[in-house]
Amino acid sequence: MEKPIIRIDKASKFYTGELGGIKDVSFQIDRGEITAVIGSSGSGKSTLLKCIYGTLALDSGIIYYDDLRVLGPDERLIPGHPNMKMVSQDFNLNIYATVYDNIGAMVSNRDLKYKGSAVTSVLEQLHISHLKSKRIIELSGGEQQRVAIARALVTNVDVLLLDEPFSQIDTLLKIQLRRDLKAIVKQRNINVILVSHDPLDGLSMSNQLVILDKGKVIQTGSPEEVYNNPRNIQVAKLLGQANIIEPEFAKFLNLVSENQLIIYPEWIQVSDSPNAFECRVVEINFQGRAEEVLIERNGLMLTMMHVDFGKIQIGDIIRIDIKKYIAL
Ligand SMILES: Nc1ncnc2c1ncn2[C@@H]1O[C@H](COP(=O)(O)OP(=O)(O)OP(=O)(O)O)[C@@H](O)[C@H]1O
Repeated sequence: MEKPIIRIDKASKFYTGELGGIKDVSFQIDRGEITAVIGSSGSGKSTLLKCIYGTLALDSGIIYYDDLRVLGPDERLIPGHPNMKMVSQDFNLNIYATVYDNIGAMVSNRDLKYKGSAVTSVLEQLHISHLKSKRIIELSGGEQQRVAIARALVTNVDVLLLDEPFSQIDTLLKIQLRRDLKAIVKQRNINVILVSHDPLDGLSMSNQLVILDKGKVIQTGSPEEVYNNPRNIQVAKLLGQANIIEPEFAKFLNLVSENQLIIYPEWIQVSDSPNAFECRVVEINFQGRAEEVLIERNGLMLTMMHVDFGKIQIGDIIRIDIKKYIAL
Protein backbone atom coordinates (compact mmCIF):
# COMPACT_ATOMS: atom_id res chain seq x y z
CA MET A 1 0.00 0.00 0.00
CA GLU A 2 1.22 3.51 -0.79
CA LYS A 3 2.48 5.59 2.13
CA PRO A 4 0.35 8.52 3.30
CA ILE A 5 1.48 11.82 1.80
CA ILE A 6 0.72 13.77 5.01
CA ARG A 7 0.85 12.35 8.52
CA ILE A 8 -0.18 14.45 11.48
CA ASP A 9 0.80 13.00 14.83
CA LYS A 10 -0.58 14.56 18.03
CA ALA A 11 -0.12 18.09 16.72
CA SER A 12 -0.83 20.85 19.24
CA LYS A 13 -0.60 24.61 18.96
CA PHE A 14 -1.59 26.84 21.86
CA TYR A 15 -1.99 30.60 21.76
CA THR A 16 -0.65 32.49 24.77
CA GLY A 17 -3.24 33.43 27.31
CA GLU A 18 -6.05 32.34 25.04
CA LEU A 19 -8.24 29.37 24.50
CA GLY A 20 -8.09 28.19 20.93
CA GLY A 21 -5.42 26.62 18.79
CA ILE A 22 -5.36 22.86 18.16
CA LYS A 23 -4.88 19.98 20.59
CA ASP A 24 -3.51 16.49 19.91
CA VAL A 25 -4.65 16.45 16.29
CA SER A 26 -3.83 13.20 14.49
CA PHE A 27 -4.86 11.97 11.04
CA GLN A 28 -3.26 11.07 7.75
CA ILE A 29 -3.88 11.79 4.10
CA ASP A 30 -3.39 9.37 1.22
CA ARG A 31 -2.05 10.49 -2.15
CA GLY A 32 -4.56 11.94 -4.60
CA GLU A 33 -7.12 12.70 -1.93
CA ILE A 34 -9.20 15.75 -1.13
CA THR A 35 -9.42 16.18 2.63
CA ALA A 36 -11.94 18.62 4.05
CA VAL A 37 -11.46 19.99 7.54
CA ILE A 38 -14.90 21.06 8.73
CA GLY A 39 -15.80 22.84 11.93
CA SER A 40 -17.57 25.87 13.28
CA SER A 41 -15.93 29.28 13.50
CA GLY A 42 -12.98 29.27 15.91
CA SER A 43 -12.63 25.47 15.93
CA GLY A 44 -8.98 25.70 14.81
CA LYS A 45 -9.24 25.02 11.07
CA SER A 46 -6.96 27.85 9.89
CA THR A 47 -4.49 27.13 12.69
CA LEU A 48 -4.24 23.51 11.54
CA LEU A 49 -3.76 24.55 7.91
CA LYS A 50 -0.95 26.97 8.82
CA CYS A 51 0.78 24.27 10.88
CA ILE A 52 0.61 21.82 7.95
CA TYR A 53 2.00 24.53 5.66
CA GLY A 54 4.79 25.25 8.14
CA THR A 55 4.09 28.94 8.72
CA LEU A 56 2.99 28.31 12.31
CA ALA A 57 5.22 26.37 14.70
CA LEU A 58 3.73 23.44 16.62
CA ASP A 59 4.11 23.40 20.39
CA SER A 60 4.15 19.60 20.36
CA GLY A 61 3.58 16.74 17.95
CA ILE A 62 4.90 16.25 14.43
CA ILE A 63 3.59 16.80 10.91
CA TYR A 64 5.20 14.78 8.12
CA TYR A 65 5.01 15.55 4.42
CA ASP A 66 6.23 12.64 2.32
CA ASP A 67 7.98 11.17 5.41
CA LEU A 68 9.88 14.41 6.08
CA ARG A 69 9.06 16.51 9.11
CA VAL A 70 7.45 19.82 8.12
CA LEU A 71 9.73 22.54 9.46
CA GLY A 72 8.29 25.51 11.32
CA PRO A 73 8.95 29.20 10.61
CA ASP A 74 11.91 29.28 13.03
CA GLU A 75 13.64 26.49 11.15
CA ARG A 76 13.26 27.71 7.58
CA LEU A 77 14.23 30.97 5.93
CA ILE A 78 11.38 30.81 3.45
CA PRO A 79 8.17 29.73 5.16
CA GLY A 80 6.29 26.76 3.80
CA HIS A 81 7.41 23.89 1.65
CA PRO A 82 8.23 24.30 -2.08
CA ASN A 83 5.77 21.54 -3.00
CA MET A 84 2.95 22.95 -0.91
CA LYS A 85 0.94 26.02 -1.81
CA MET A 86 -1.57 27.72 0.41
CA VAL A 87 -4.39 29.95 -0.79
CA SER A 88 -5.38 32.01 2.21
CA GLN A 89 -8.50 34.10 2.66
CA ASP A 90 -6.68 37.30 1.68
CA PHE A 91 -5.57 35.85 -1.73
CA ASN A 92 -2.17 37.63 -1.72
CA LEU A 93 -2.49 38.90 -5.31
CA ASN A 94 -0.87 41.96 -6.88
CA ILE A 95 -4.04 43.98 -7.34
CA TYR A 96 -2.60 46.36 -9.99
CA ALA A 97 -1.24 43.60 -12.22
CA THR A 98 -3.27 41.55 -14.70
CA VAL A 99 -4.60 38.07 -14.07
CA TYR A 100 -2.07 36.71 -16.60
CA ASP A 101 0.86 38.44 -14.89
CA ASN A 102 -0.24 37.36 -11.41
CA ILE A 103 -0.39 33.73 -12.46
CA GLY A 104 2.67 33.98 -14.75
CA ALA A 105 4.77 35.40 -11.89
CA MET A 106 4.82 31.90 -10.42
CA VAL A 107 6.50 30.40 -13.52
CA SER A 108 10.15 30.94 -14.51
CA ASN A 109 10.89 33.18 -17.53
CA ARG A 110 13.52 30.71 -18.74
CA ASP A 111 11.07 29.07 -21.13
CA LEU A 112 8.53 31.66 -22.21
CA LYS A 113 6.69 29.24 -24.49
CA TYR A 114 6.17 26.82 -21.60
CA LYS A 115 5.14 29.71 -19.34
CA GLY A 116 2.50 30.89 -21.82
CA SER A 117 1.02 27.44 -22.26
CA ALA A 118 1.05 26.68 -18.51
CA VAL A 119 -0.84 29.88 -17.70
CA THR A 120 -3.31 29.38 -20.58
CA SER A 121 -3.96 25.82 -19.50
CA VAL A 122 -4.71 26.66 -15.86
CA LEU A 123 -6.91 29.59 -16.95
CA GLU A 124 -8.90 27.15 -19.10
CA GLN A 125 -9.10 24.51 -16.35
CA LEU A 126 -10.61 27.03 -13.97
CA HIS A 127 -12.85 28.64 -16.62
CA ILE A 128 -11.31 32.10 -16.25
CA SER A 129 -9.66 32.60 -19.68
CA HIS A 130 -11.95 35.60 -20.26
CA LEU A 131 -10.33 37.38 -17.29
CA LYS A 132 -6.77 36.98 -18.61
CA SER A 133 -6.08 40.66 -19.40
CA LYS A 134 -8.06 42.20 -16.54
CA ARG A 135 -6.35 43.73 -13.55
CA ILE A 136 -7.11 42.10 -10.18
CA ILE A 137 -8.58 45.37 -8.90
CA GLU A 138 -11.29 45.09 -11.59
CA LEU A 139 -12.40 41.62 -10.45
CA SER A 140 -15.11 40.48 -8.04
CA GLY A 141 -14.14 38.65 -4.84
CA GLY A 142 -15.15 35.30 -6.36
CA GLU A 143 -13.09 35.95 -9.50
CA GLN A 144 -10.07 36.88 -7.37
CA GLN A 145 -10.56 33.66 -5.43
CA ARG A 146 -10.32 31.60 -8.61
CA VAL A 147 -7.24 33.53 -9.78
CA ALA A 148 -5.57 32.82 -6.42
CA ILE A 149 -6.25 29.10 -6.87
CA ALA A 150 -4.98 29.23 -10.48
CA ARG A 151 -1.82 30.93 -9.22
CA ALA A 152 -1.13 28.02 -6.90
CA LEU A 153 -2.01 25.39 -9.49
CA VAL A 154 0.29 26.75 -12.21
CA THR A 155 3.29 25.66 -10.15
CA ASN A 156 4.19 22.01 -9.76
CA VAL A 157 2.27 21.96 -6.50
CA ASP A 158 1.84 18.62 -4.76
CA VAL A 159 -0.26 19.68 -1.77
CA LEU A 160 -2.73 22.51 -2.21
CA LEU A 161 -4.01 24.04 1.02
CA LEU A 162 -7.21 26.04 0.62
CA ASP A 163 -8.62 28.22 3.39
CA GLU A 164 -12.37 28.70 2.76
CA PRO A 165 -11.97 28.45 -1.05
CA PHE A 166 -15.63 29.02 -1.80
CA SER A 167 -16.40 31.80 0.66
CA GLN A 168 -16.89 34.50 -1.97
CA ILE A 169 -18.33 32.39 -4.74
CA ASP A 170 -22.02 32.15 -5.62
CA THR A 171 -23.73 28.76 -5.65
CA LEU A 172 -23.47 28.07 -9.39
CA LEU A 173 -19.78 28.94 -9.60
CA LYS A 174 -19.15 27.01 -6.42
CA ILE A 175 -20.53 23.82 -7.98
CA GLN A 176 -18.35 24.44 -11.06
CA LEU A 177 -15.22 25.14 -8.99
CA ARG A 178 -15.78 22.02 -6.86
CA ARG A 179 -16.00 19.97 -10.10
CA ASP A 180 -12.92 21.68 -11.57
CA LEU A 181 -10.84 21.04 -8.48
CA LYS A 182 -11.91 17.39 -8.31
CA ALA A 183 -10.93 16.92 -11.96
CA ILE A 184 -7.54 18.61 -11.46
CA VAL A 185 -6.75 16.50 -8.37
CA LYS A 186 -7.57 13.34 -10.32
CA GLN A 187 -5.70 14.37 -13.45
CA ARG A 188 -2.52 15.51 -11.64
CA ASN A 189 -2.71 13.07 -8.71
CA ILE A 190 -2.15 15.93 -6.27
CA ASN A 191 -3.58 16.48 -2.81
CA VAL A 192 -5.96 19.13 -1.59
CA ILE A 193 -6.66 20.02 2.01
CA LEU A 194 -9.46 22.51 2.32
CA VAL A 195 -10.98 24.07 5.37
CA SER A 196 -14.55 25.25 5.38
CA HIS A 197 -17.33 26.04 7.80
CA ASP A 198 -19.82 24.80 5.16
CA PRO A 199 -20.30 21.03 5.55
CA LEU A 200 -21.55 20.73 1.96
CA ASP A 201 -18.07 21.62 0.68
CA GLY A 202 -16.67 18.61 2.50
CA LEU A 203 -19.57 16.24 1.87
CA SER A 204 -19.67 16.94 -1.86
CA MET A 205 -16.02 16.94 -2.81
CA SER A 206 -13.78 15.25 -0.26
CA ASN A 207 -12.54 11.69 0.09
CA GLN A 208 -11.94 12.31 3.75
CA LEU A 209 -13.71 14.51 6.28
CA VAL A 210 -11.97 15.71 9.41
CA ILE A 211 -14.37 17.25 11.90
CA LEU A 212 -12.78 19.74 14.30
CA ASP A 213 -14.37 21.08 17.46
CA LYS A 214 -12.60 23.33 19.97
CA GLY A 215 -9.25 22.42 18.44
CA LYS A 216 -9.79 18.66 18.67
CA VAL A 217 -10.59 16.11 15.98
CA ILE A 218 -13.95 14.62 16.89
CA GLN A 219 -14.35 12.36 13.85
CA THR A 220 -12.64 11.39 10.60
CA GLY A 221 -13.81 9.18 7.75
CA SER A 222 -15.34 9.27 4.30
CA PRO A 223 -18.24 11.71 3.92
CA GLU A 224 -20.70 8.79 3.74
CA GLU A 225 -19.27 7.12 6.87
CA VAL A 226 -19.28 10.27 8.93
CA TYR A 227 -22.71 11.45 7.78
CA ASN A 228 -24.37 8.08 8.37
CA ASN A 229 -22.53 7.28 11.61
CA PRO A 230 -21.98 10.60 13.37
CA ARG A 231 -20.05 10.05 16.59
CA ASN A 232 -22.01 12.62 18.53
CA ILE A 233 -24.73 15.23 18.35
CA GLN A 234 -22.35 18.01 17.28
CA VAL A 235 -21.29 16.10 14.16
CA ALA A 236 -24.89 15.27 13.25
CA LYS A 237 -26.01 18.85 13.74
CA LEU A 238 -23.06 20.26 11.84
CA LEU A 239 -23.42 17.95 8.83
CA GLY A 240 -27.17 17.55 8.47
CA GLN A 241 -29.11 19.73 10.89
CA ALA A 242 -30.27 16.51 12.52
CA ASN A 243 -33.24 16.17 14.87
CA ILE A 244 -31.97 15.09 18.28
CA ILE A 245 -34.49 13.05 20.28
CA GLU A 246 -34.00 12.56 24.01
CA PRO A 247 -34.69 8.94 25.14
CA GLU A 248 -37.88 9.88 27.04
CA PHE A 249 -39.41 11.27 23.81
CA ALA A 250 -38.59 8.21 21.65
CA LYS A 251 -41.90 6.53 22.58
CA PHE A 252 -43.81 9.33 20.84
CA LEU A 253 -42.19 8.14 17.61
CA ASN A 254 -43.05 4.50 18.38
CA LEU A 255 -39.37 3.87 19.15
CA VAL A 256 -37.69 2.53 22.25
CA SER A 257 -34.22 3.72 23.14
CA GLU A 258 -32.10 4.34 26.20
CA ASN A 259 -29.92 6.66 24.17
CA GLN A 260 -30.39 9.91 22.32
CA LEU A 261 -31.57 9.40 18.76
CA ILE A 262 -30.38 11.21 15.66
CA ILE A 263 -32.82 11.59 12.80
CA TYR A 264 -31.87 13.60 9.70
CA PRO A 265 -34.78 15.58 8.21
CA GLU A 266 -34.72 13.51 4.99
CA TRP A 267 -35.26 10.31 7.01
CA ILE A 268 -38.79 11.44 7.96
CA GLN A 269 -41.41 10.87 5.30
CA VAL A 270 -45.14 11.23 4.81
CA SER A 271 -46.45 7.66 4.68
CA ASP A 272 -49.56 5.44 4.68
CA SER A 273 -47.67 2.49 6.17
CA PRO A 274 -49.10 0.76 9.28
CA ASN A 275 -46.12 2.08 11.29
CA ALA A 276 -46.92 5.68 10.40
CA PHE A 277 -48.18 7.99 13.14
CA GLU A 278 -49.90 11.34 13.26
CA CYS A 279 -48.19 14.72 13.60
CA ARG A 280 -49.40 18.30 13.28
CA VAL A 281 -47.82 20.61 10.70
CA VAL A 282 -46.51 23.72 12.50
CA GLU A 283 -44.45 25.55 9.88
CA ILE A 284 -43.54 25.17 6.19
CA ASN A 285 -40.49 26.84 4.65
CA PHE A 286 -40.13 26.63 0.88
CA GLN A 287 -36.50 25.89 0.00
CA GLY A 288 -36.61 25.34 -3.74
CA ARG A 289 -35.69 21.67 -3.95
CA ALA A 290 -37.86 20.75 -0.96
CA GLU A 291 -40.12 22.15 1.71
CA GLU A 292 -38.65 22.18 5.19
CA VAL A 293 -41.58 21.22 7.38
CA LEU A 294 -41.72 21.59 11.15
CA ILE A 295 -44.04 18.99 12.69
CA GLU A 296 -45.14 18.33 16.26
CA ARG A 297 -46.27 15.28 18.20
CA ASN A 298 -46.94 15.34 21.96
CA GLY A 299 -44.79 18.46 22.30
CA LEU A 300 -41.89 16.92 20.36
CA MET A 301 -40.85 19.09 17.40
CA LEU A 302 -39.24 17.52 14.34
CA THR A 303 -37.95 18.95 11.10
CA MET A 304 -38.55 16.97 7.93
CA MET A 305 -37.95 17.49 4.21
CA HIS A 306 -40.93 17.17 1.89
CA VAL A 307 -40.76 17.20 -1.90
CA ASP A 308 -44.45 16.78 -2.74
CA PHE A 309 -44.90 20.54 -2.99
CA GLY A 310 -48.12 22.19 -1.91
CA LYS A 311 -49.74 18.97 -0.65
CA ILE A 312 -49.64 19.85 3.04
CA GLN A 313 -50.66 23.02 4.86
CA ILE A 314 -49.95 24.51 8.28
CA GLY A 315 -52.35 22.95 10.83
CA ASP A 316 -52.82 19.69 8.83
CA ILE A 317 -52.57 16.38 10.64
CA ILE A 318 -50.26 14.17 8.55
CA ARG A 319 -49.05 10.59 8.97
CA ILE A 320 -45.31 10.13 8.95
CA ASP A 321 -42.82 7.30 9.09
CA ILE A 322 -39.22 7.32 10.37
CA LYS A 323 -37.22 5.55 7.68
CA LYS A 324 -33.97 5.50 9.63
CA TYR A 325 -32.47 6.69 12.90
CA ILE A 326 -29.21 6.39 14.79
CA ALA A 327 -29.04 5.63 18.50
CA LEU A 328 -25.95 7.18 20.06
N1 LIG B 1 -2.76 34.57 16.57
C1 LIG B 1 -3.66 34.19 17.49
N2 LIG B 1 -3.52 34.57 18.78
C2 LIG B 1 -4.41 34.16 19.71
N3 LIG B 1 -5.48 33.38 19.45
C3 LIG B 1 -5.68 32.98 18.18
C4 LIG B 1 -4.77 33.37 17.13
N4 LIG B 1 -5.22 32.82 15.97
C5 LIG B 1 -6.35 32.13 16.28
N5 LIG B 1 -6.61 32.22 17.60
C6 LIG B 1 -7.73 31.58 18.31
O1 LIG B 1 -7.69 30.17 18.10
C7 LIG B 1 -8.99 29.66 17.82
C8 LIG B 1 -9.00 28.98 16.48
O2 LIG B 1 -8.78 29.95 15.46
P1 LIG B 1 -8.76 29.55 13.91
O3 LIG B 1 -8.60 30.81 13.12
O4 LIG B 1 -7.78 28.47 13.72
O5 LIG B 1 -10.24 28.95 13.76
P2 LIG B 1 -11.10 28.68 12.45
O6 LIG B 1 -11.82 27.39 12.71
O7 LIG B 1 -10.25 28.76 11.23
O8 LIG B 1 -12.12 29.88 12.50
P3 LIG B 1 -12.87 30.67 11.27
O9 LIG B 1 -13.78 29.66 10.63
O10 LIG B 1 -13.64 31.72 12.02
O11 LIG B 1 -11.81 31.20 10.37
C9 LIG B 1 -9.94 30.84 17.91
O12 LIG B 1 -10.52 30.82 19.19
C10 LIG B 1 -9.05 32.05 17.73
O13 LIG B 1 -9.55 33.15 18.45
